[in-house]
Amino acid sequence: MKMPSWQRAVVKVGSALIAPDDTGTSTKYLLAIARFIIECHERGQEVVLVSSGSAAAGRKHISYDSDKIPVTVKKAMAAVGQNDMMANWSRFFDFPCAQVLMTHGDLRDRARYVSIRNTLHTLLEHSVLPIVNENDALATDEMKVGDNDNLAAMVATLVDADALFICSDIDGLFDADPRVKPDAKKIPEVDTITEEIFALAGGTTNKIATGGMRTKIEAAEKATSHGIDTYIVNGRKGETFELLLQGENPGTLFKRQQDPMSNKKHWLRHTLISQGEIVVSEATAQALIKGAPLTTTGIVDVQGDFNRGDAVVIRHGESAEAIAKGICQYSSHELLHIKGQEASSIAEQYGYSPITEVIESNDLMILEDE
Ligand SMILES: Nc1ncnc2c1ncn2[C@@H]1O[C@H](COP(=O)(O)OP(=O)(O)O)[C@@H](O)[C@H]1O
Ligand SMILES: N[C@@H](CCC(=O)OP(=O)(O)O)C(=O)O
Repeated sequence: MKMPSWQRAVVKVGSALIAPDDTGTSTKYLLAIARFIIECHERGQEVVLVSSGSAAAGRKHISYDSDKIPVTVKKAMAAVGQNDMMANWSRFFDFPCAQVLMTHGDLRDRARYVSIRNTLHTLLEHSVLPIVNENDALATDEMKVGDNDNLAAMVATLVDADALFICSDIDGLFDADPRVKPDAKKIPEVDTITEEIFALAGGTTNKIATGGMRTKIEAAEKATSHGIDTYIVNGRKGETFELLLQGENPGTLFKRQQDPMSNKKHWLRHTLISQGEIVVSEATAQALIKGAPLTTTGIVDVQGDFNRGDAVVIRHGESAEAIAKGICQYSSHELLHIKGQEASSIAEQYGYSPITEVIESNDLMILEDE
């Protein structure tokens, strides 16, 4: 019997497993998952649980007679259902569970990101099971991750997990949605996530779930690029977890990349959303690729409205190709005035010595490097 090679894993459980019908939370599918987590604990393997299902659980308390549930009603369902979801998990464990709610707003702010990371690490050190969900009650469109597959991948990088298990209501990734094409075939392993792999993914038919297969592949892309093996497995089948405990693959394994990105570069690439664009000259593009920081002189144009500290994409002027992404030390407004100029001329015109590096090398990631 093979033993699992991972030491720390994130287990993501979808709404369809937490609340499979309209009657609130259910233990039907959770018992096998809880036993898996308990067994991992006993073996000294650490687990962070990312659990959906607060909105699905809340349907019991806030009924709504249409398949198209308005956002405000969904948020209210999530707020009331979060309690039920936590209580439903806690009853399985004789070790403590911690509720950790976050939004994308928290993850894209580096200080808050580091703070969440420290909290999760401390919980794990004290053998507490962190149960993470998006803070749906307050998340607006601009600040939410939007789906727990991507959230689970972000959490997996936060805690430096070596495995991510996405537990859904299907056996893995198929070459088409099996609910639409019953003869679709399961793909046991994916070495590289390409556009062709994304093209296989359909949406969800569950009115309270989010994303379907596409967000699971996005999650796998994020996690594997950080060196994390990612599995999509069927959480409805007890044997799934027996196989995982034996180190077998019961679903689809997306293999981790051998040369993973550093934590900060990964955060920059996969967590930060670009707020604007900086267009640079050919010579500057070449210098950036070789590791130079971005300075004012190479900037040809500035597009969008961004603030100091925001992430921006850097484009090559002639080909319009996106070559890098970085954290900008200037706002778009400031950059429009100083672009293309030497530091001495900026000092002369504006009476201050500018920060010479618009984007420091450490805050810059070349997109071709992926
Ligand atoms: N290529 C595919 N392979 C497998 N499932 C797919 C595919 N395309 C779409 N799906 C759908 O994705 C669903 C799982 O996503 P979702 O309903 O969001 O689950 P969860 O609540 O677990 O996140 C499956 O039930 C299936 O109908
Ligand atoms: N945060 C939401 C779940 C969002 C989500 O991604 O749901 P799912 O597709 O079932 O994993 C909730 O708790 O209802």
